[in-house]
Amino acid sequence: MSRTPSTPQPSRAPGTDTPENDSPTLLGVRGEERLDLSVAERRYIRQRSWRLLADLARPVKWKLILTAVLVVISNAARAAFPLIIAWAIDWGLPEIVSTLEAGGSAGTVMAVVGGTYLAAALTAGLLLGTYTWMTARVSQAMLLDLRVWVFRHTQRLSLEFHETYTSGRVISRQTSDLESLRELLDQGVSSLVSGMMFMLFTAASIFILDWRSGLILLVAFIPVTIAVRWYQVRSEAVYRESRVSSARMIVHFVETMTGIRAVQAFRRQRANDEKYERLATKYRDDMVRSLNLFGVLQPTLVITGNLTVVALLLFGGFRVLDGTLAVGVLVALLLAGKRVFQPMEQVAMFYSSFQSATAALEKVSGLLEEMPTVREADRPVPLPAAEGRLEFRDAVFGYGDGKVILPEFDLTIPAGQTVAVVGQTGAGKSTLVKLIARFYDLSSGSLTLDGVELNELSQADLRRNVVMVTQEAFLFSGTVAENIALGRPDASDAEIQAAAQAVGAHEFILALPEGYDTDVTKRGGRLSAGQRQLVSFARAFLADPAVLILDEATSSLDLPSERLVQAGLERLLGNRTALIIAHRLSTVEIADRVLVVHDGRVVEDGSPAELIASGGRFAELHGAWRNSLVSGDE
Ligand SMILES: Nc1ncnc2c1ncn2[C@@H]1O[C@H](COP(=O)(O)OP(=O)(O)OP(=O)(O)O)[C@@H](O)[C@H]1O
Repeated sequence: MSRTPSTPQPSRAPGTDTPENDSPTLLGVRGEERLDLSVAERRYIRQRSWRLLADLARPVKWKLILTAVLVVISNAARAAFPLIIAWAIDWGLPEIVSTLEAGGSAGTVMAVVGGTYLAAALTAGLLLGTYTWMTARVSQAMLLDLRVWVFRHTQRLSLEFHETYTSGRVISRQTSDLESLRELLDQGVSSLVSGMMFMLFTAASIFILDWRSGLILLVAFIPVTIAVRWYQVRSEAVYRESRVSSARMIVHFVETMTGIRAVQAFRRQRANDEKYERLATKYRDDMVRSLNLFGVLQPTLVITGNLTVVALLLFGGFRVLDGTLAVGVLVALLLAGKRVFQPMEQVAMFYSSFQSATAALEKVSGLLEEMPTVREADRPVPLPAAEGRLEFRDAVFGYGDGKVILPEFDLTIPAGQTVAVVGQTGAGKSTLVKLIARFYDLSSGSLTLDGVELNELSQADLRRNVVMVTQEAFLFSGTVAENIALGRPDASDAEIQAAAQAVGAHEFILALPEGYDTDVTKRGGRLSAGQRQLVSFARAFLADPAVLILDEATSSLDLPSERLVQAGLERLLGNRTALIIAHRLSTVEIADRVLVVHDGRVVEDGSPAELIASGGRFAELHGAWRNSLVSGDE
């Protein structure tokens, strides 16, 4: 069953359209690690979680209602057993005795009593089976929707979000949090609801049998309520802490494993071990605290349940001796009294998973409340094939609410120009080109491609017209051909090979164990940094954008591979608009124009020859490069 098309995709994030949305400090993931929430803040988060559940439940609303009806009927039937037994003893037995004494047959009475019991047992059993099956279907459908929703949403959040939220936290949302929700939805909810129903019906049956005994039950409920409330308040706080500590543990784990090269290069293993152990111990302590709480609750419930049965027996027993209470009623009261608190333990046990699922739901709903800062225009201006003229006007940019990185500037890059961007580290070169790829939006001012504001283009047109190749040259799992065709999945084999040939990647790809079909994750398919770079050039060549951005794409390569890459690079540039951030002289030399960036401003702008002649920063850099060439570094 594929439910993906019906995945809830509300036009809003949960919680963004409500009048109670008065907690901007908690919007999205901001309040995630806070343990000191005010009452209003707690309410805000709880409402957001409920709205998410409601969004998920909407597509399966009728199945949920049917399940609830089955739960009610099945538990009513279960709770009726003691009543039937009382009726069998107090009416059925005397009836059988008198019928037999009158010389008749007791078959009819036995059939009525036995039949009623059997009907109740069958109803309870069959409905229990049916609602368990339905619950599994409903919960799995809701989880599938949520899983897909979280993935789609997280993938669409802007870079700005991912840079601060870290992949470890995203992973813990998608794994441990969804796992807690699965546990709750699979078994927790049906056990909770069915346990509550059973208690309610059983308590009602006690009142029907004998209201005085019902009063004893009411008294017993006082300590039970106090104990449950005590547990509820404390475990809520502990669970909140345990979610935070488990997320920290996962974040550290993911960070260590994703940065394993740096970890080994800097011999960080011991320090990382210690930190991980500290975080894991904190998580263990939180879990132990929560189990201890349950260790207090459970005996309280068991003791109260047993004392209630004793009280019912004493109170009822004397009345049976007096003849004011029927034996069958006493037996039924004892049976019901013993059973009434049984679900309480189950309810309390599932309350733990309910707590952890609530905490998980709070975090997941926070993640879903986050909105991309870089958004697609409502009515995009079509630009299927751009020429590649770029223009910044009065442009200002700073990351998030932080300081201004690029103060007001104007810059025009005509279509087809190859521009090298140089400058000291931290000068703002990457920032400048990331704005052109629209990873971020300007704080103010305008940036246009062929006269159209970048934020008015559709994502599809933008990605077709502007392609950025970064230093890391990321390869996705799959074949070399699939990796080249990333920007144009419909490309034919011939087009893929032509692109590889154009950038000089064809020969080494053919030498791979399975040529273009080699899996890049397999041993034989592991590519060197230069080869990966060439694959990403082929990818960009095939995508054939009007504007190409190369962010330090050649800086980390050694000489032989750089020569290879350099040749591919020249063919890739062709006559499209290109911005190249380069630390290498060889790359700068192929540029028509050089921009020297310093403290977020373009301080020099001209052809390489002009800038060398003018004797400014570029001339200085150029001199240093020349010297390094002489000393054999390049
Ligand atoms: N994601 C970010 N969030 C906040 N500040 C950032 C972010 N990325 C860069 N910066 C800041 O912006 C400034 C410019 O950084 P940028 O990466 O553009 O420099 P660069 O010239 O490309 O440097 P390098 O040559 O070292 O890559 C730096 O002060 C940096 O600290």
